[in-house]
Parts: sequence; structure tokens; C-alpha cells
Amino acid sequence: MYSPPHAGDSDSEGSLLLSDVSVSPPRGRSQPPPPPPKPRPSPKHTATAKSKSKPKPKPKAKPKPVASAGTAAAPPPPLPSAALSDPHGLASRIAAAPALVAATSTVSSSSFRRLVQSRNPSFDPVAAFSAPAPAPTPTPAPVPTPTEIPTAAAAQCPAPDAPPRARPKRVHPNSVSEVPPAVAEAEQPKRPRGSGEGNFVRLNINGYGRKRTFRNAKARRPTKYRSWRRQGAGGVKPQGYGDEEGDFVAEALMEREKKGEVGDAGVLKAVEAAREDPSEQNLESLLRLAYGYDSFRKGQLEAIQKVVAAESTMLVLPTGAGKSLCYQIPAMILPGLTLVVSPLLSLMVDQLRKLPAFLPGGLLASNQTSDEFHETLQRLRGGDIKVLFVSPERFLNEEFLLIFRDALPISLVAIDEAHCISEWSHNFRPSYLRLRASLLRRKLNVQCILAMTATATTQTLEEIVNALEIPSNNLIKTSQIRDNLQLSISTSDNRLKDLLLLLKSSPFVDMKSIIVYCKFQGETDYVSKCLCDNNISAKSYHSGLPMKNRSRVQELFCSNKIRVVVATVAFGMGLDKSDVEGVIHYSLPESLEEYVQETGRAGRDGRLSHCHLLLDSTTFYKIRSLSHSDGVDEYAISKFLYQVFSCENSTGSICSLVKESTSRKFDIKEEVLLTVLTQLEIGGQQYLRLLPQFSVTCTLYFHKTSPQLLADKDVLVRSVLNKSETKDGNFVFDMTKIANDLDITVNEVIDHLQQLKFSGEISFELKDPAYCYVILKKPDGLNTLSANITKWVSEVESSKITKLDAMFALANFAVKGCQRTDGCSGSQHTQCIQKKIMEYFSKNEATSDNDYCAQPHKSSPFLQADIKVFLQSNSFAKFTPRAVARIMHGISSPGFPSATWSKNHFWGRYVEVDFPVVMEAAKAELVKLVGKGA
Ligand SMILES: Nc1ncnc2c1ncn2[C@@H]1O[C@H](COP(=O)(O)OP(=O)(O)OP(=O)(O)O)[C@@H](O)[C@H]1O
Repeated sequence: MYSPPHAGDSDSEGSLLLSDVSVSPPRGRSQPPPPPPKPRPSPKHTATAKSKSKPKPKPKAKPKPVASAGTAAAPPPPLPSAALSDPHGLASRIAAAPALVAATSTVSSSSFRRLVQSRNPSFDPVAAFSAPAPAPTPTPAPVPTPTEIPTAAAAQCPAPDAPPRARPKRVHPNSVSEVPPAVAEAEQPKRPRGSGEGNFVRLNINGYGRKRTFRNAKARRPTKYRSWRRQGAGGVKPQGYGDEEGDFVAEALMEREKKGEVGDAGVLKAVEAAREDPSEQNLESLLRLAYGYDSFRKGQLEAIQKVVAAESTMLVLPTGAGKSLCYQIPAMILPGLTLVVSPLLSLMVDQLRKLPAFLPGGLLASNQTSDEFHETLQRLRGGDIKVLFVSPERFLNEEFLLIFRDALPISLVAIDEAHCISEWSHNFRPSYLRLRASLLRRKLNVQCILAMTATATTQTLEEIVNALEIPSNNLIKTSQIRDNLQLSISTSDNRLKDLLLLLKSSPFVDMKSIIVYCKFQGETDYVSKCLCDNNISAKSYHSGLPMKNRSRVQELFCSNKIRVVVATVAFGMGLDKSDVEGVIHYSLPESLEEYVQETGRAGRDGRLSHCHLLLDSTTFYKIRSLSHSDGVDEYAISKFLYQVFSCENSTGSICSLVKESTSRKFDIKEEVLLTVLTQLEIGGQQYLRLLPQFSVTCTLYFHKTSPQLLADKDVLVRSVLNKSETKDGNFVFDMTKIANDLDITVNEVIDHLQQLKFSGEISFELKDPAYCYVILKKPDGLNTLSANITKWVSEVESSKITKLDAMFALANFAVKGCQRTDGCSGSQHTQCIQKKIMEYFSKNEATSDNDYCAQPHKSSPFLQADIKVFLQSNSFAKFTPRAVARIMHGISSPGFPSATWSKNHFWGRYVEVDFPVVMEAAKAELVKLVGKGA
């Protein structure tokens, strides 16, 4: 459900679960005798990826200059300094999307259409339903015996090109079905045609759904798409998207479009029956007909029944346990629209692909043009969309919220990756803060909310349940760890060497799909290159790569053409590859939530799979340092608030803060600025209303009529001439000034400029992406507000550190403290890790086991002297204690970027000394300097 907005490497997601969910016992423990194993086709890979890989695509010509939000990727290899600057690549992860809407199949839910029609009598729906072919289903399978993970010392390297051994087919541990594979295969109904991944809903990326009206059918989609992209406001591509990203989305949608288009009259009958009586029997029959599955997995039926009864529900199921079904089936049954809030464009596209054929879907993400938005709206109003995926940022758009008030009934809001709502989760997203029951009721008239997550501590759950007002007895939670995963940990002084040994030894040597997780982008490139050099077919994946390359890697991995993906946390969300057999953590995950989610990408097919963690304290210290990168000082927050509410920003008018320069000025990361602004909107007192983000600096070029003559005819041009400066003969102005002058929205200003552009009168360029807002009330005193906000941000920072410490303590306990009883042996620690994880998730607050957590040093003999030398030799710069401590810890910040400061001799020198200790030392030195200066 995350990353990540501009997507970064840190949005991880989903996780898995536990032993109590499983009906079929895990492989390798006390299993029933396995049915005759079906050999897997032997892999065709091993060291072939390199030679087969296509030549790099030529870089595309970029559209005209629009300032981007500064999402520079960390440079490749040598990892250290620069790679540390954006370990998550957050900036580029959560890319806003063009409006994408699936044209419906003709088989849309008839009652929904009737309902929409009753509110839009002018609409004339097509009501055709066609019958699909039945289809097959997954089958249960046997389990091999767990194998000990080799340590570097013990591992025997087989021939590098030894082919992986075939494994028997798997069964999902959570599958309720006990039917033996052969029987299951024979008896299970076939899936309706088009219900497989990538089928059903015909998509038109512009949301028009008028596939057959285009004359140039061959070139239509890409051409249309690209021209749409170029026609973004100001003739530039929408911010947040590269051409590659656009292409990726368009390709995904075209692929969908090519596939199935039919529904099933049988399914419709089953829907009607379930609507009349949502009994277990009726819902199971619908499940069988619609998906070809035998029975519900644990938690699914209960969740579906609650949602169908319009009861808000909190659902915690492990990664791959089938949460999507819990909103898809209600979406078929409920009369109105189902709105699914999802944190990542790629995740939305993936979920859209997976909708069954008869469930027409659509997608709206932020940063679409107004035309795009309205066309999508039209399809919504026509009842052609039954499930609409939206990014949380959409809720900033009043126009978006308004459309649902009168004409469009929403039956259900499903919030995917609901843990992003909580700042105590491992993956907090400011834009999720806005998702409150009160807002959803008030603005969307929604009564039923389904919150879904795979990993949430008790504290996080409490926060979600409170925000969404979910009754306490509507919490459906199974344990968060799947029991078909064999978990092992070993310490490592040379991780690369140990990784190579692992990959060349049993059981990993036999696996055809492995994910290796690293912390830093540069690290993934470096490690994957080393693997290739050692005849292991591998590719790297991180958010610094163009979207096209990323999707290519994912595609190659999913089709088993590469064996190993070496990735940051950016890889895996929404990845529904069931036969990933191994996950290796080359770097320590930042939290147990992240560990559970990432290991959960293995063994989704229910077969025994292996997860190994290479533990080293150097990485732990590095990551711990980085946990301080979001920290703020009260002084900086206070100055920032002063600017937000400055005198020239009057109540009721549109104000803006250019993201990059504001972030640099206050040395506060952009995400933190957004979090603070969101707090000002949804905290106890509402001080402002956030608007969608725009690029606010516009340069206007006149082409036909002279500026003055055009100003005589056009009121907006007149305002521009009054409010702009001239630079090189062109007019440069702030969009919000024009909007305020004319009392219109920034969107309307852009629309008007666009019209003038189409008429050939002007062209324009936009730059400086900014946070936009309207002040509703100025705070009485900024001091208390700054103190409260700073305290809150600091608590969030501490919580991150505690989570990391808990992860490290668990791993350290396994290698140093585990007595290797109760099933643990050698480096295999499944039992003790599972136990600790369950304890962690059941506690009210994240805590770490201090006996096993390496504590950073509380002092250092040379620290003070080094800081003194540093300050003296850099007297040109203006430092705060936090800025000095960040440099000593090797943490890049907006005001002191690694590109400049990583060359400094002291960069990252005190990573192992506690950050607050370094800050204190820096403060003492700075005070001395000020004293001398005075
Ligand atoms: N009752 C069921 N029987 C068999 N397969 C099922 C069942 N329900 C879901 N599945 C399959 O399980 C797979 C995972 O489902 P889904 O993607 O919904 O999981 P998820 O819980 O959302 O995972 P994640 O947290 O990774 O997003 C899908 O391929 C889905 O079709």
C-alpha cells in the first residue's frame, strides 16, 4: 500500500503472516505426505541475462524545461557518501500519475448502472453481458525438508552454472482448501476468461474508453498518450513523471487492454444471490465462479461479510494472503462505487490489472490535467467505473471531492496500506493523514471503510482504528508471519563474500528466483555487478533507475529470465510473483515491519522458502545515523511557521512555498515540510487548507498579438502584465498572484493559459513546484505551536530509531543469545524469530531488547577537537549544531547536501557516536565561537 509519492526506496509494503492462519502445515515441519511433486520446468537462466539484455534505450528528448522537485539519484558504486544521501530515493518514488481510466467491459454491474442512471437520467448505459470461459485454479502442493543455511565458512560452492533443481508445486499455507492437487486440478472450475492478471478492463489512459473511435488504431494509444503527456500545462510534462514513467504506465494499460473483455452471466447471478443473502454459501459460490478459487482464506469471508453489511472494518492479513479480494467481492455486491486509496502508482496499476473482467475499474492519480480529470469524471458519472483507484493526494482536490457529493454514490472506501496513516508505522505518509472518517463522511458521504494492512503494531492499529472510527469488534487480524518461511541469520564481516557463498550453496543454489535487499541504491548496482561477474544472473532495481528500466527488470524477474534481483526497498510492493524462493537481506531492514514484509515476498505459493539476513554492525550504525535525517530544531520550525503565516499571506488568499528553496532555506526535508503543513491542516485547530501542488513560477512568451493589445482583450493577460517582472524580454510571474488577483484557482489560471496557447497567442513554461495553501486562521502565538510540532516530529524520529534498534536486537539475539532449542539450529532461527516478531507486534509500543542492541558510543576523545577544527576550516558556512552533527554522521540534508559536503574530511567520521552527543559537542563549540566573535 506505499511509497511511496514520489517514490523512493523506502516505501515498503505488505507483509505476511503467521502460523495460526495456515491450514496446511508448513513444509519441512510435520507435514502430511506430499502429493506426487510436479517438477518445475528447469530454469533457462543462469548468467544469461547479461548477454541477452537489450541495448539501452536511447534517452528521449525531454519536453521543455520545467523545474523538477529535485529527485537526484545517488550515484552508482562506490557506495558510501553519495549513496547515503537518498537511500530510499523517496523523492522519485511516489510519482504522480496521469489520469488513467479503464474503459469498462460491457459487463458492468447492472444495479450500479441503474443507480447512477437514476441520478443521471441523461446517461444511456450499455447493458450487455457476455459469458466467459471457465478457468482453472491454483493447486495445493508438497513441501521439501528445510535446509540449513550455509555460513560463509561452511559453504561449498557448486559449479557456477549448475542448474537449479526442480521443486514440487506449492500450496499457499493459508489456503483453506485441503483438496489434493490432482483432485483440485480436475474439479476446480476454470477461471473466467480474462480474469487473469492483466485482463479484463480495457483501459484508455486518458480515460475516454473510446477505443474504436480512433482512426489510427495502430498508433493511437502511444501517440495519444505521449501527446497528452506533452500537452501538460504549459506544454511541459506533468511534474513527477518522466517520459519513461509515462511509457511504463501506458504500456501497462495497453497490455491490459489487449486482454480479456468479457464477463459471465453466471457470475452475475451469483452476485445477485450474494446481494440478496451474503451467506457463506453464496459468497463461496461467487468466489468459485468469479475467481475459480475453492474457498476463502482465513479472514477473507469475515471481512467481506462485514463490509457487505456496511460495517467499517480493519483487516490485518499477511502479504499475499488475499486482501484485494476483500474489497473486490464487496465491490461486485454493493450498489455504489468502491474507492480504493493506494500509495503508489505502480501498485494501483497492478491492482487495476488484477480486477476481474466484470469489475470495471479506473484510476486517478495526482497531477493529471484538468481535461483528463473531467473526462474521467464523465466515465464515472456514466457508471462505467465500479472500482476507482486513487492516490491519497487526490483528497486535496476539492473538485474531486465534490463530484461524489450529489451524483456518485460511494458504497465503500478501501484504504490499502492503511498503516501509512500512522506516524508510528514504519511507512508513514503525510498525505494519508488526511484520511479520517470525519472527512470521508462529510465530503464523500461514505459510511463504510475497509482499512487493510499486512504489518501493524498495536500502537499503529489503534491509531488507524481511531482515525477511521472503526468499531473495536471489527478488527480482523491474523498473525503476521507466514510459517512456510525458514528464517536464518548470520553475522558477516564480508557481506559480499558471504552473499556469493550463500548463492552458490544449498538451498539458494537451487532457486530460480531470489531477491537480495540492500539499503542503498549504489549498493544494489555494485552487488548485482559482482554477482554477474561471478556467473549469477542478476539485475539491480532501485528508484533512481528510470521507470522503464525498473519495469523491465521486474518483467525479466517475473518471467524467470533473471535469477536474482538486487533491490532496495523500492522493489516488491504489489509484486505478485508467487514462486520467489529466497530473500536475502544484504543490509539490515529498518524495522521488523520491513523485515516481515520483505521476507514475505518469498513463498507466496505456500512452498517452503528461505530468508537469510547478513548481519553487520557497520550497516546498523549507518542506518541508525540516517534515522536522524528527518529531525528538526524548534528554531527552524518556528522560522518556517513565520514564513507560512507571514503578513503578506493574508487569510483566504492562495499562498505558496517553493519546495526546493524552502527546504534548503530551513534545512528541513521536503517530506517533513509537508508533514508539518498537513499537521497545520488536520491538527486540533485547522489553520490552513492545503491545495494540490503546482509549479508556481511562469514565464510567458507572446507570439502573435503584442502583449498590450492582448491585455486589452484578455483580463488574465492584463493581470499578468501588472504582476510580472520582465526577464530577457519575457514576462515572469507567480501563478498564485494572478489567481488571487482574479479570485480564481491556480488550475483555472493554467487552463486559461492553455487555451491561449492552443490559439497560438502564447507559450509558457512553469517551474518551481510548490506547496500551495489557503490560510484559514492565523495562530495566536507561534511559539507554542512550534514547540508542539517540534516535539511531535522528534517523537516520530525516536520511534524510527526504536524500530531499528528492535530489528538489530532481534538479529543479534538470534546469532548471540539463542540457545538453539525449540527448533533453531545453526544459523536457522525460524522459531525464535517468529516468537520475537509476534511479541513485537502485540506490544503497545515498539521496544527493543537492550541486552542485544548495540548502543552507539556516548563519547569520543577527539570529537570536540575535531568539531573545532571543522568549524574553523569552514568558517564561511553558517552551521547549527544539528547541521554539524549531520556532517559528522555523513547525513545529507537540503542545506548541506552530500554532493558538496561528502568531500569533507570529517564527513561520516562519527557515525558510531550517538547523534545527540555529537549535537551537544557541536553546540558547545558553536557557543564558544559566538562568544569569541562577541
Ligand atoms: N481464497 C483464495 N484462494 C486462493 N488464492 C487466493 C485467494 N484469495 C486471494 N488469492 C490469491 O492470492 C494472491 C495474493 O492476493 P493479493 O494480491 O490480494 O494479496 P495481498 O494480501 O493484497 O498481498 P500484498 O499485501 O502483497 O498486497 C493473488 O494471486 C490472489 O489471486
